[in-house]
Amino acid sequence: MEVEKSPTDDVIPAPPIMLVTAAAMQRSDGRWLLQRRPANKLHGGLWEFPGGKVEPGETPVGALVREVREELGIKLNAEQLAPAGFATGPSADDNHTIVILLYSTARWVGVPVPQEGAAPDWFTQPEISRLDCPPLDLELAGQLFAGLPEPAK
Ligand SMILES: Nc1nc2c([nH]c(=O)n2[C@@H]2O[C@H](COP(=O)(O)OP(=O)(O)OP(=O)(O)O)[C@@H](O)[C@H]2O)c(=O)[nH]1
Repeated sequence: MEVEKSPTDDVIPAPPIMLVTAAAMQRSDGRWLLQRRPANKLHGGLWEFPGGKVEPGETPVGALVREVREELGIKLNAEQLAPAGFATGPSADDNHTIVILLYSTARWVGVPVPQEGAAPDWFTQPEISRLDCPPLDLELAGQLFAGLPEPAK
């Protein structure tokens, strides 16, 4: 018997996947750390969760610990990172399909000292909703806050 083919059965060619990890770090006063991308980079001037690409041979958590140390001089604890969301979409340059994994944590060692030109700052949840963010970080923030209680007024 011939099974009727639906249009969604065809494999849609997509650019190769780039796996990226990001950290939602919440300080004891409830504020979250975001960093502003340098003006000369893709998404220059936009606010993103710290993190970066997973390199060959790394786990997502291993890459996140490395990236946050390289970008901000902060030591995350791999055991204290909880999955908090993911987002996917075409990269800004259209060369990749980005898959970005968000982990949340409230435990780390150090204070953020920018090492690579990005500018970190701490924000409340309502402040984050008014920031200009890259599209996938916007989606991640939505997922992160959807699972959390409303902030106190
Ligand atoms: N966080 C985030 N990254 C995105 C989005 N869209 C998109 O193409 N990217 C790309 O995903 C990659 C994230 O990796 P990264 O943070 O290590 O990249 P980077 O440009 O800071 O450093 P690099 O110099 O190593 O390329 C960047 O190439 C970034 O441009 C998005 O919506 N959010």
